[in-house]
Amino acid sequence: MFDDSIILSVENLSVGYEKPLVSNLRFFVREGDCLGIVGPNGAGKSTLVRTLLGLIPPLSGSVSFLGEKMEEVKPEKRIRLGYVPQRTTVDLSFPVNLRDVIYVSLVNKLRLNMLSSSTLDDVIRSVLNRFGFDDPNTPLRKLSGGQLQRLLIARAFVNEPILTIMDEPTSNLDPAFTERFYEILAQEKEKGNAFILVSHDVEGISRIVNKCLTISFEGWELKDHA
Ligand SMILES: Nc1ncnc2c1ncn2[C@@H]1O[C@H](COP(=O)(O)OP(=O)(O)OP(=O)(O)O)[C@@H](O)[C@H]1O
Repeated sequence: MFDDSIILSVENLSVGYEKPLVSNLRFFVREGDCLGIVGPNGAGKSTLVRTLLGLIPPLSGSVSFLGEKMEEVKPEKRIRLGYVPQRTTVDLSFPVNLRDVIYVSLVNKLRLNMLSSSTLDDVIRSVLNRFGFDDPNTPLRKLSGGQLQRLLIARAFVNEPILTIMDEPTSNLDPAFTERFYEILAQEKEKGNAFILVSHDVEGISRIVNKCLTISFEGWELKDHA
């Protein structure tokens, strides 16, 4: 019988390009879980994350989200999966502001009638405030690298995802906002939302993760974290 506390289920998954980087991976992410993924440069962490999200096909095995195979997940359900990429190719000279960036993430929700246009501006302002921005009209080109990282996190959170997968989310954040970031994750975990965090900051994430997956060139190891 399907265990409905399971959000993400990974079965016998092998990921890579021609040859596997990680083989026969099995794990679950349940409500309120925070799974850390650590390992050396080039081991395959980002490749794994992109495969979990369905952006790269698995070499073998499967990934299921809320009981459905990732490739079959419908848009209404897919909205509940957030992603913060490691690097962004956003062209900062492009004439858009913070509001526009958040708005783009809400388009599907509006289209599916899961959000009313009368509350749109409040939703955008509220998520921007939570991530330390006062003015939604600030142009993107005025953001520093760390502020852009905060905006990408805000963009992932605006749809209130049940699972957010983040690839090195704190790499550009200053200590004060890193602290705030972990507080926000703790609040979200309390609500039952789950996270997957790829990070080189093993000590930093150790305060929030309850499971840790180590990927190396020799293989993988999954451990519970007290
Ligand atoms: N599109 C691609 N095609 C072929 N090989 C790739 C591609 N993207 C990454 N690789 C290779 O796959 C390997 C794993 O890369 P990946 O980015 O998953 O590592 P990582 O563990 O996330 O590293 P880092 O800690 O440096 O971010 C590397 O050898 C990389 O060169």
